[in-house]
Amino acid sequence: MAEALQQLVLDELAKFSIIRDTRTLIIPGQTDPAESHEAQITILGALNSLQSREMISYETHETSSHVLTPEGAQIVLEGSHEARVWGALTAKGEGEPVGAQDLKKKIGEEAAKVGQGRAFKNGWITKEGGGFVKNVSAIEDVTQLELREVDSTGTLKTGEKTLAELRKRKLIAQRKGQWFSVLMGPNFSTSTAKPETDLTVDMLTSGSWESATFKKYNFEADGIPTSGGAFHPLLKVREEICNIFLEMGFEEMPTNSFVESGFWCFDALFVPQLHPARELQDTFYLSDPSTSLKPAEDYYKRVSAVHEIGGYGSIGYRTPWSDEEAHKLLLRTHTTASSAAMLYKLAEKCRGETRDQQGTANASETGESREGDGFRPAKLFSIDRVFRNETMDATHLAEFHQVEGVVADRNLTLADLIGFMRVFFGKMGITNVRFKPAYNPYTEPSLEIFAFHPMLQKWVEIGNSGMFRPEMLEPMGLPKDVRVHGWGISLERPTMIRYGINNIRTLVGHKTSIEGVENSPAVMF
Ligand SMILES: N[C@@H](Cc1ccccc1)C(=O)O
Repeated sequence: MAEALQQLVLDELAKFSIIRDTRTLIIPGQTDPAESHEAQITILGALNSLQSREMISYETHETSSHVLTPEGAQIVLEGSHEARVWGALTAKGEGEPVGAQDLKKKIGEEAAKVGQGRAFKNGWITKEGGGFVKNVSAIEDVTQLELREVDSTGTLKTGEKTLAELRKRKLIAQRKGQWFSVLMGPNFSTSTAKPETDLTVDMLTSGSWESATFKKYNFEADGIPTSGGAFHPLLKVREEICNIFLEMGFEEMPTNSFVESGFWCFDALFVPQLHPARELQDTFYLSDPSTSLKPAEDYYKRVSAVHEIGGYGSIGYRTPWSDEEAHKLLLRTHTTASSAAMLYKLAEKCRGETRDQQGTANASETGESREGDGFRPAKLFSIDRVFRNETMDATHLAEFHQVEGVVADRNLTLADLIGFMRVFFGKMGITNVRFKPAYNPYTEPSLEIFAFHPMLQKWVEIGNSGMFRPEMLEPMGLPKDVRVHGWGISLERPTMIRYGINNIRTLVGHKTSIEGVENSPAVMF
């Protein structure tokens, strides 16, 4: 239907002339909206479709006309009520006057009632005896004439005032209508074949693109709504953990340097220089630049001494110290490297460096603990990236995020550490935790943290913790009675458990189609 209509419009336009834009094809609209609503929609649909292809352009024009009501139509046939009253009477002095009852019988009750008043008003009839007689010999039935005009032309030459009156008398009704003026558009053609939307390989190979018509790009179109951005699961869990730390009164440490020296990543932590973690297959070393700037001389000396010969109650490792090992640049293998730098900063006041300048004793040398030594308790945390030279599989990547908490205060005990971790993991929704003695070169005692995994139905290791050794803290200049404990977990692991992700590569957008690894359990360590 729409197609046929489109063809009709195009053919009609084509008949006009080759002069574009100046000829207007007039398509009459419908006058009875109730009857022709569907037709109206079809016409508009056909015109809009052609217009969108720029084959035509069109304008809609509103019209208003009048039609007769059933009463009006009756008047056109039989005359107005007042004319019929006049016609039913005898001329003055020429016969019996007609009484009101007889008049009703002759022309009907309604016409007699309405017509009488108007006939009197017009001066057409008068009273005589007990009835009515004609007052004039001839009349002009204006109402009937007007209605005839409306019937044939839809309007009246006399204008709106009379039309309004007839409308008020409910003899005519207004009808709104439409018509369309149609012009040829720049893409005018008599073919209604749908334009192509895409240039295809087939069209190029067959050569059909040459004769094809293409749909124009609509740069005004809104386009497909894009779905809103979403937070990455790692970011969400990161924020959750961050909030837990903050509500427990922790402060975030700056951990923005991925590149560290062997000194800060290992030596400062009392990790022996021959420890396997420092080997090439476990740690990424930098080749250019390959060596770091030297740390503060005094501190560096104290650290090398505690390794080589001991001190602070320790016998040390008793192996030769290598400057080269300490100065190697590497990608940090844990954020504990940053924690160490923060603790060193925390010890700044206690080191009495300012007092040193005034020739006073260095607190770290005396090792004495005293209030007023400048030490301030601290609760620090970080969540940042670390790098390990791992063989990558479903649960291991060469880089991941480490969550680390560090608490420094006087006289802390292992019970404090355990208590802290219970609260911390509890806030993460992990309430069923166990601790197992472990070994870290920089903590003593050390504890591995296990949680019961409800899905896997077994205990899984979720983190590592411990109380930092005096060999690490005291060379920094922290007072003897200051204890520092810390714990570390990965960010990826709780995220994988929370989101039911089996393969760590799913989290970081790697291809995960390696056979067998998709269904392996989410075990990180
Ligand atoms: N650095 C440890 C975590 C840890 C932090 C602080 C104290 C003890 C352990 C790890 O990489 O697993």
